[in-house]
Amino acid sequence: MSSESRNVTVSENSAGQALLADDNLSSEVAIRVDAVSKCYQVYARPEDRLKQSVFPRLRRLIGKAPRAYFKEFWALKNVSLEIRKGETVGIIGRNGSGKSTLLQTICGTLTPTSGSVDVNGRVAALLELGAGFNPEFTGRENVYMSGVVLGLTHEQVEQRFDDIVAFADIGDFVEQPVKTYSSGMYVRLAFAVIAHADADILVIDEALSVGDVFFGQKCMRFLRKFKETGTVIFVSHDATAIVNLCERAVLLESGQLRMVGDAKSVCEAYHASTYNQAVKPAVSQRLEAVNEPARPDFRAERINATALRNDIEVFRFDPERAGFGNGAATITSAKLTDTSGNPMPWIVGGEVVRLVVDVSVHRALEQPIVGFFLKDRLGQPLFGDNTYLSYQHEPVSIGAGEVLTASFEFAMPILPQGHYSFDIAVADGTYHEHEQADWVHDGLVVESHTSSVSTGLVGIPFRDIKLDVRRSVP
Ligand SMILES: Nc1ncnc2c1ncn2[C@@H]1O[C@H](COP(=O)(O)OP(=O)(O)OP(=O)(O)O)[C@@H](O)[C@H]1O
Repeated sequence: MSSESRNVTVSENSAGQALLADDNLSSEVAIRVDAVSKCYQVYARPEDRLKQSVFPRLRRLIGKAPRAYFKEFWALKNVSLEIRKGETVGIIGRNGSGKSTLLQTICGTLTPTSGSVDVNGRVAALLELGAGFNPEFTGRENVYMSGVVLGLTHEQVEQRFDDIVAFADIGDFVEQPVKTYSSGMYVRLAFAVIAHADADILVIDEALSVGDVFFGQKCMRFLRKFKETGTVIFVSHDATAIVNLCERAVLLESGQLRMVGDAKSVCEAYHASTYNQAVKPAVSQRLEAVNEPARPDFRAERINATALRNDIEVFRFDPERAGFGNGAATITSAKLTDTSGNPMPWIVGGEVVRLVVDVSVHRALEQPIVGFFLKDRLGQPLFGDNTYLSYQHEPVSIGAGEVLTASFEFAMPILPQGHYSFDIAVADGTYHEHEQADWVHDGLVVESHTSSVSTGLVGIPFRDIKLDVRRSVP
């Protein structure tokens, strides 16, 4: 859905009807929510709804005060918020705290009971699954319909149609009615449309990012690019996602705005509010200085004997994945092996592995650098490295038609559950001045199925953890 420069002020008249009025918005402000409240009428039984539509009128006719057959439920209470152009703002809160209600009032699909919402720019929103598309229409017809609803002309949709379908990557399904789509395909097409709508403001509910790992990464790349110039509102239960993507965040609790501030502080407040009492350090941990080479977690044997062993599935390298480069070389293979070079379809977090990358060289490379980084589902780099430092004084040049193999040996961190992907690249030059020959996004994907790590981006092998008790002398 979209709206361009929508200014709606709502207040209640004596009959409880919404009144609309215009308002002005400074050019620097993308969205202003002013004292917005939303009240739902909640009926205990279906017949109460019928009674409410008949009896109050009858009682008024005979001059008696009407009684209500519903209870009021305030999903938003007096929420005020200003989002400046170009900001990325996260909205966080528990289930039922009012996040969707607030988004819907911003997108104009829900009228507030009182207060005003002013929007300066074209909004494209990915909210409820099922909203926006007509299930009986084909993907193609829905692309045209929603493109036009988003403010594009028929000709503009026509020009962008192939790009939209390529982005969604749903193949011939685009000619099928969307009621035959899986939820993943539905979201892919819906996201592809909003990604091509020239919106000024994107409103995204992260719970909807149900696509596969490649699509998730594609959306994250798009979102990060869009963020450079556009305004984004991002809703999530996941504080890591909010801190990673947003500069500011808003914490909602029971329909009320509890806090607005930098994303990190707001997420810390959200964490604190999800515990009954503030979390205080309960154990005293002493970590000794690291002066020995890395060795496995001293608890690994115990953890690995349980269902919490960090089993990581390794998928096949896909050379066809999106990427870029000047074509001087092509990354033809990447695999994870053990230290003897045997390919590993599964690895265990904490163990020493090798990432082996093969590169076919088409034009001579004077000073090749091969590098990689591992990203989480948000596209956030977790770690990575390259061959530059090891070879800067003795570069290994390579001629056209030859094959270069790079190998990185490292202890795989313990990964929280989820999908991760390796970006792999080969360049020619120095650390500061080089040209990318080939860069493959998400070339190698791994999935962590089970994990003992639930907080933090990765777990690292621990050498020692102690509890010290100083008993008080009576
Ligand atoms: N049409 C409705 N009638 C009555 N109550 C409603 C209606 N829509 C939402 N609510 C209630 O309003 C409250 C806020 O709902 P909302 O969907 O905005 O929460 P949320 O923070 O988005 O939750 P979640 O994280 O579960 O999506 C909830 O208690 C919900 O039950």
